Amino acid sequence: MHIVQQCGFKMAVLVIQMFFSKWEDEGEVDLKEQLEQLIVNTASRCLLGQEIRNSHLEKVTSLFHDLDNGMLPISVMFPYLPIPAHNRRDRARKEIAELFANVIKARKASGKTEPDMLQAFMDSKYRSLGRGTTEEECTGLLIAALFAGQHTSSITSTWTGAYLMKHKEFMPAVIEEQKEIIRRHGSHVDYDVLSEMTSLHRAMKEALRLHPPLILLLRQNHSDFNVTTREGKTFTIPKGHIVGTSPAFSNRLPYVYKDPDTYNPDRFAPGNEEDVKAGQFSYTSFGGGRHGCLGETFAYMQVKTVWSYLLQHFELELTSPFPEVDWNAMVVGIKGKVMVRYKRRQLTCE
Ligand code: HEM
Repeated sequence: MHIVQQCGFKMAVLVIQMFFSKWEDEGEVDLKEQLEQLIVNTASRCLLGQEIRNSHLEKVTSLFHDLDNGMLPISVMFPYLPIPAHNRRDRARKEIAELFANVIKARKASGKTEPDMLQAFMDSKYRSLGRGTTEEECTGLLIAALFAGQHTSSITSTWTGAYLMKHKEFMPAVIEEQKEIIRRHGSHVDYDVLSEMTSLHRAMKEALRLHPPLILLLRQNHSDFNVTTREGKTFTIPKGHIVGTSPAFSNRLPYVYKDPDTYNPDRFAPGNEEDVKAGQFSYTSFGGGRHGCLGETFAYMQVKTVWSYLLQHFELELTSPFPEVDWNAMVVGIKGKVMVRYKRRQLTCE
């Protein structure tokens, strides 16, 4: 998976550079809309493989749009309700499956391998069944990965920036860090360079603590088990029951996080580490356990690359009011536009 991350990383940097090269020297943009577009570009280019990105990207992007719009709150209860949005979704799913199946067949026939996520799925095997994945399963996995990382990452990039622009007291540390990165590595960015951006990492982690895009995580209980509360009360959860937890709630528990509604990236700084001190599952924006987020590292890499680039190349100012949460969306996002005035600059290490 490391090679996939490195390859995806190089591609992500390229896409980000190209995307922002289209911005003028100064202007005003809806940052939310811009970052949505950018994340679709990076995610689809990094994850789907070169055949799709060279020849079918536009088609796939439009089909994904139909899949996306077919996932409504009502779809959770009635996934097969015959409504136009579901019909379009099902047609798109069939077309994508055909397209991916052809790509997979052609790649297998060519005997070539590529360092991308598609290849990782094609090469993977079920330990329990002793067989490889089918074309249909690879398609499902690719769609799942793209969906899992699309809105979650674009919403998180917008919150990360909005909080940094609002809470200017945390900006100097992040900017100084970028200057230090330039001093040490010039314009070169890779996975290890990103790992040195610890202030930016904390800024993103804190935005994500306050605004986890997935607010209800469900598990079906396979055997009876007991849960004891902090107050010492024990509940038995019977086998077969569905249990839910909400990161939006647990990320703001006052006995885990001091002043939980306050934006303070330093709560994760060495010596503080409120989440670590409070113990396992104190920070649940990426879920946890066996089915915790598979894309956490990729998400940090992607969002930090975007913000490292923005901070090094632009002065930014929030011109619309601080964004509000859109609780109506399946993946909880941001209401309305997030207008930002920008001016090109080149940060230097002096
Ligand atoms: C900031 C960005 C992201 C957030 C906040 C996030 C959050 C989550 C959460 C909370 C879960 C657990 C869901 C549950 O327990 O039911 C999850 C699962 C998952 N995520 Fe992410 N995710 C993000 C980005 C990504 C990316 C970029 C990818 C792929 C490249 C990805 C792939 C997955 C997959 C495949 C699962 C399912 C894991 C399983 O069921 O075993 N995620 N994510």
